[in-house]
Amino acid sequence: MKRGIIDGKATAAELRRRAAAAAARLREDHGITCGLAVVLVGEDPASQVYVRNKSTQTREVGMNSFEHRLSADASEDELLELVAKLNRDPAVDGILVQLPLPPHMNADRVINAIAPHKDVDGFHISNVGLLGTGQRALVPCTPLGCMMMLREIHGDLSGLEAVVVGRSNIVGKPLAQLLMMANCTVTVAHSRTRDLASVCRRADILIAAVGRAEMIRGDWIKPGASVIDVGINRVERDGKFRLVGDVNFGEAAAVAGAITPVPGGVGPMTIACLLVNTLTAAHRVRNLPEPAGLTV
Ligand SMILES: Nc1nc(=O)c2c([nH]1)NC[C@@H]1CN(c3ccc(C(=O)N[C@@H](CCC(=O)O)C(=O)O)cc3)C=[N+]21
Repeated sequence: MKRGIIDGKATAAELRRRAAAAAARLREDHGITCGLAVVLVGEDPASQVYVRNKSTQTREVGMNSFEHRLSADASEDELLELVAKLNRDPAVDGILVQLPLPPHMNADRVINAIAPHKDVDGFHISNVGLLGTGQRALVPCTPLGCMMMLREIHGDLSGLEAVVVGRSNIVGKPLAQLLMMANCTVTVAHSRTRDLASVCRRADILIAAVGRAEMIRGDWIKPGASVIDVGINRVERDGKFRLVGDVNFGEAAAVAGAITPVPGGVGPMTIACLLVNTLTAAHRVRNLPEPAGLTV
């Protein structure tokens, strides 16, 4: 059992080293260079930072990065055409369409147009269904990163009480599935949950994925519990913008057994898991044995 502040940056760097080794083997043994395509629609400045970080790290592990930008007023058909082209492109193993999309586009329709075997976000209904039934799926990156950090803290998770606060399709729901598969007793709580504080206090593993800055207080946490903070909220403090999680870190760190910080926790793991999923997709589509040590 690991305790204290869990360094997501270091864990992600180690995962990227393993990804780089697997990418090198794929290149040397099979002449294949993995490729990840990232599609950004519009000019949202925060999204641009993520896209840049993803591209840099993709190249650093020895994979090709293909960036596609469409203007905010591009039509949904233009985006669907681009997705269809990437689906056909043999140099592209993984496709990520950055969310949120502009309001005139139907995100479900776009996501479900991605070839499921290239859906490295794990958002396609086919991957969602495979995960929900315990079949081999591409698993969403943030939940995958959370599970890796929990494995680092606990090893075996069997029988532990897990409370997931948040029921989104991209974090809460898939993470609940993964925790069930790992034999946790899982509660999914949300904004309408009655007495959220006392539900949280039951948790051996508390996942905060609500998107509300510092909502989870120290006295909501069972002493010694593991706290995984998925929130990334930009707040203004003393005239400066800062990133904070969904957990009040100062209060929580005094009570928790292990806790992930923001920044430097789940965020870097999410990007590392995107590279891992791209490698996984590249192996599966060619029926190659998947590299060990890359997933939960
Ligand atoms: N299709 C799609 N897939 C995504 O995975 C996806 C998306 N759309 N839209 C936006 C969100 C957000 N997201 C982040 C990933 C890493 C950090 C990250 O590494 N954050 C750093 C800090 C970065 C900073 O300083 O701004 C950290 O927490 O330490 C943040 C946010 C992925 N997203």
